[in-house]
Amino acid sequence: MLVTGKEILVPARAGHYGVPSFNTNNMEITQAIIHTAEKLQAPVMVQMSEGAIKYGGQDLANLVTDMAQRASVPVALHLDHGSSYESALKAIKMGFTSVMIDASHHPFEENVRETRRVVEAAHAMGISVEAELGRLGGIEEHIVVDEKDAFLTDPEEAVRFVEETGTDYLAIAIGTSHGAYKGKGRPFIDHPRIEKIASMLDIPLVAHGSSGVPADIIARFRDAGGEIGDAAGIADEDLQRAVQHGIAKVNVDTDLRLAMSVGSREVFRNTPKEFDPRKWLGSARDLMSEIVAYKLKMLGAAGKA
Ligand SMILES: O=C(COP(=O)(O)O)N(O)CCCCO
Ligand code: NA
Ligand SMILES: [Zn+2]
Repeated sequence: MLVTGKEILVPARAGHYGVPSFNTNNMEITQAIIHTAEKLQAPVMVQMSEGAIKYGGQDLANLVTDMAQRASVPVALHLDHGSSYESALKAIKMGFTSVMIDASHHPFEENVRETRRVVEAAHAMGISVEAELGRLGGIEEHIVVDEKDAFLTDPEEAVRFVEETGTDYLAIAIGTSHGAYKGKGRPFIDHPRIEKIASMLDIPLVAHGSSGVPADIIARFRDAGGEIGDAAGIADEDLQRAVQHGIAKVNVDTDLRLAMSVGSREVFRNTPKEFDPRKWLGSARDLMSEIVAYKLKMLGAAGKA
């Protein structure tokens, strides 16, 4: 069933499990997400960035909301990294049930103003809101403490931000970063900071940049002709600890991008004569489904629908 983000994330925080929010750009990614969540009887979030909206538009939004409505588990359609009030409202008109307003690059007061505007409009229409405070960015070990503070979410500020905006859930900067290169080796995750913020806020917390960038997928990507540098992602243990302490939504895009690329590239490499798109799109869908299943189990969402 199609539900709001709040209906999925409030139980997740209370139940100390994480719900992955996967980005989609087409039918096969959306099927891998929703069909696998149904198989594992897990709640799940499907998210579209503004780039995905440009790429797939109302066609893609309708595909997601129709599949969500027919699903046997709770599914929300979430706007990822909405950049303005207008973008958030447009997404709501397109059928989204959860919207992020990402004004975290603005000074605090402007972030509050922009976020509060979206919260008032979205709540008037029964839609949930995600906001962000702090600067996402890989924290290299060598970074000195005060620089880390400049990046990471300040607990006291977070309390004030939530009080002044009314956001339903909050994306916090805790050491993760977007993409396949999250830092040399195991990225630094500031668990004490997560735990402090969670002790002061009872709304669901969101971790962006949470792809694991698994070594076996990276190896297969290279073996099938892909080129990628020294890629690293967030360790499962770090995510499992974070969801025990207040993180409820876990954003994953890179892992599905890599899986879709590996699934397709292996078909091109193994069967160069093949030109039935269902062969490589189907192979991609299968590998993405494996990744989705792994995440749902690893984060504890399996069986929670
Ligand atoms: O936080 C994330 C996902 O982060 P990751 O790149 O670790 O999958 N997102 O918001 C997805 C869009 C960012 C570009 O991929
Ligand atoms: Na988001
Ligand atoms: Zn993000």
